[in-house]
Amino acid sequence: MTAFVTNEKRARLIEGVHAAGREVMAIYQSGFSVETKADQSPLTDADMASHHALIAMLKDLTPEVPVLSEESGEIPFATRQDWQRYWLIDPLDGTKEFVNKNGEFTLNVALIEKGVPVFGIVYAPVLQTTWVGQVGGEVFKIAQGIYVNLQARALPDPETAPWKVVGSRSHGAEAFERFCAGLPAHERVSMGSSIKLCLVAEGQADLYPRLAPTSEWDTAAAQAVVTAAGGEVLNAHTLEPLRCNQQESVLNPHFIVCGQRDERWESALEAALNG
Ligand SMILES: Nc1ncnc2c1ncn2[C@@H]1O[C@H](COP(=O)(O)O)[C@@H](OP(=O)(O)O)[C@H]1O
Ligand SMILES: [Mg+2]
Repeated sequence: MTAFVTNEKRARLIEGVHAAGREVMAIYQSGFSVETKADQSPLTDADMASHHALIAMLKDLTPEVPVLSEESGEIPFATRQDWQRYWLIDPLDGTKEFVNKNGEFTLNVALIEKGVPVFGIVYAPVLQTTWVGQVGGEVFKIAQGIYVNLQARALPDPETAPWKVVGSRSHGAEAFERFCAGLPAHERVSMGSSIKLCLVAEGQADLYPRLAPTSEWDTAAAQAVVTAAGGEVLNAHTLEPLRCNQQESVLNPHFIVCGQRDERWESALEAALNG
């Protein structure tokens, strides 16, 4: 467990993320314009307001720790590769869902140590839910002010309890269908943003195959939550845990989130990757 995030620091981090969330909600409720970024993804004033609020909070709390944000602009790998510890943030994950006003967006803050997401906060302000996890330590959600400890669930017998498979609302539908075609009895749930990974951490979902592009800031905070809850976030090709800051590109490989490895879904994954 990282000794760096003390209980006092954790409380200040949660408060800081909630404060950034209040700025996001003010914009969500009052109206906003939408720009299109170079990669064709949307950007709103809320992304930038959250970015500035989170950076200021982290710089105040831990001035010595570098921060990489989706909205920072690129920081070359030559600079990042020596970082033993850094904050990795996605100020507004699920911007499409924000624009569509369905509430399925989050603010993500992760602490990375030697490439491993060791601590994460994922906050969904519309759902009034915060997921917090420290690998090897506590993992809980705060939903409407109530704290609940989290545990990923073991895969049930699909004949008696169909597996729950969660997929993106906006990306990668074809590969998701190929994967599901190889599974035993299951139910599908569509969801935006990092909430998908958090559902696996809660034991509300069994699998989240992501066979479409994402970046490290999309997944790191929720990966810490999933791992702390006993689940795994695995490279879909190697079935090794995802790592951050290993190369120039911040794109993730395709991955699968699960409570545990199991050959019954590994064969479906292989077929989906090769199909
Ligand atoms: N072509 C692409 N390249 C990299 N990341 C992509 C992408 N298309 C979508 N994403 C990532 O997928 C995230 C949304 O996933 P989902 O649709 O499952 O909610 C986006 O987060 P942002 O909203 O923070 O940009 C974005 O980072
Ligand atoms: Mg994102």
